Amino acid sequence: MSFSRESDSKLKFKTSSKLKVCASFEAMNLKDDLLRGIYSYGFEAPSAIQSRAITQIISGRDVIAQAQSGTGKTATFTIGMLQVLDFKSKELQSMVLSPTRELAKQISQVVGNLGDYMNISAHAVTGGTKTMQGDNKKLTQGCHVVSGTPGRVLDLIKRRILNTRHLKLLVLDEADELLSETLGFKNQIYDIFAKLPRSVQVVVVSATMSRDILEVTRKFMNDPVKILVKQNEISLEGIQQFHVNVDREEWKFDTLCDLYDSLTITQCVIFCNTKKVVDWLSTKLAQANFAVSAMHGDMKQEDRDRVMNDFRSGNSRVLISTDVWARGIDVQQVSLVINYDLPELLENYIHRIGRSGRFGRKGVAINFITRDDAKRLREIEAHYSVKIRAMPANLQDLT
Ligand SMILES: Nc1ncnc2c1ncn2[C@@H]1O[C@H](COP(=O)(O)OP(=O)(O)OP(=O)(O)O)[C@@H](O)[C@H]1O
Repeated sequence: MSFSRESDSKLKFKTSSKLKVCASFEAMNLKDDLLRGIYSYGFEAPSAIQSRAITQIISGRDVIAQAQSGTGKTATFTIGMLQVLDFKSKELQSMVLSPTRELAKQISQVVGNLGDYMNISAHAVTGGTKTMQGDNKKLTQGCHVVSGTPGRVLDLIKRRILNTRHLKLLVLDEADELLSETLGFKNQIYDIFAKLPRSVQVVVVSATMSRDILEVTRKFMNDPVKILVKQNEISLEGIQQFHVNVDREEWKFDTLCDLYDSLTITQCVIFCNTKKVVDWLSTKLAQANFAVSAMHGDMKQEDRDRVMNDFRSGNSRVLISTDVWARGIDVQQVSLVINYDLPELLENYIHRIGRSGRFGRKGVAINFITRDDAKRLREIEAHYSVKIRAMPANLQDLT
């Protein structure tokens, strides 16, 4: 991985110069019980973003941390956060916001795992449950870290169930999505900010960070340390990207059926642009006797949870979803991503394909291209400086 350099004068926002790089977790001067948690979780050495950003977070500065998908950004802010928590207090000290319930739960799990030897109390607050009794109980018992989706967090703050008075650290994961004009979280984020102590340290994290978003961060960040990646370096070399010309929409289904044997070698995620297509495609595949599962935002939360559990445990191997699955979800066995539909947002292309190739593993991404998609494919290639070649016949050897 390489980072944008200070010498790149064309960039308005540049990676901060002279950042300390820690080659090992020991070199970060972490608490013993935190180090123990890191090693027993299976980590040996820090990734590039971890070796640069963790000590910056610990120093108390605001931080903008961009790094390619699957390179360990969650552990970056989690380790930084765990190091600075005051475990003598039971007050809420850190909050992580992220765009989906599944991601918020996953982050809470990672915090719990890395903090396993620290007596950490972390709780996920997400929508989808009618009563807030569970949240109420957990939060009043004392909770150091909350990981949640913006709507539920704001609701709990307004109801005075979530007390932010002692909050020291706020993390915005998938920050560009949380702050985007179009997706509807931005106002909630601003409303949450208004209820936090003015001194709160802010860390923003994502694999994609547009100039507009960096501009927005100026409103609530104080002289942040910046670790950025140039646009043409965001794509991971370990993920091979291909296209299949399907010509017409109607021919996508047969193409997918032909590929089915390759999909089940490890695990695969198929992205569609609408919930309707997800439902239609999963029904049609099931009718043709292909085992698949499906998940989207209109499903009941208990069904979403069940599908996630099945997929995480490897019980289901092929998952069809919308962009609700595009960001952050970490299932290491996923080695193949199919864009049944090309994503509408350019950023989501890189997030979607990044569900494979986690932490240096190999991945393959296949894009179904109708005649109308050809231009869009070229846009993606140009934006990320990648060549998306025609799919080779030996696909099975690649995954
Ligand atoms: N230092 C490390 N050593 C080994 N594995 C690691 C290390 N850091 C993180 N991982 C693993 O790498 C995987 C990807 O990490 P993570 O989900 O934090 O990536 P990310 O950068 O947040 O990705 P995304 O952009 O998709 O959100 C996880 O399974 C995590 O446990």
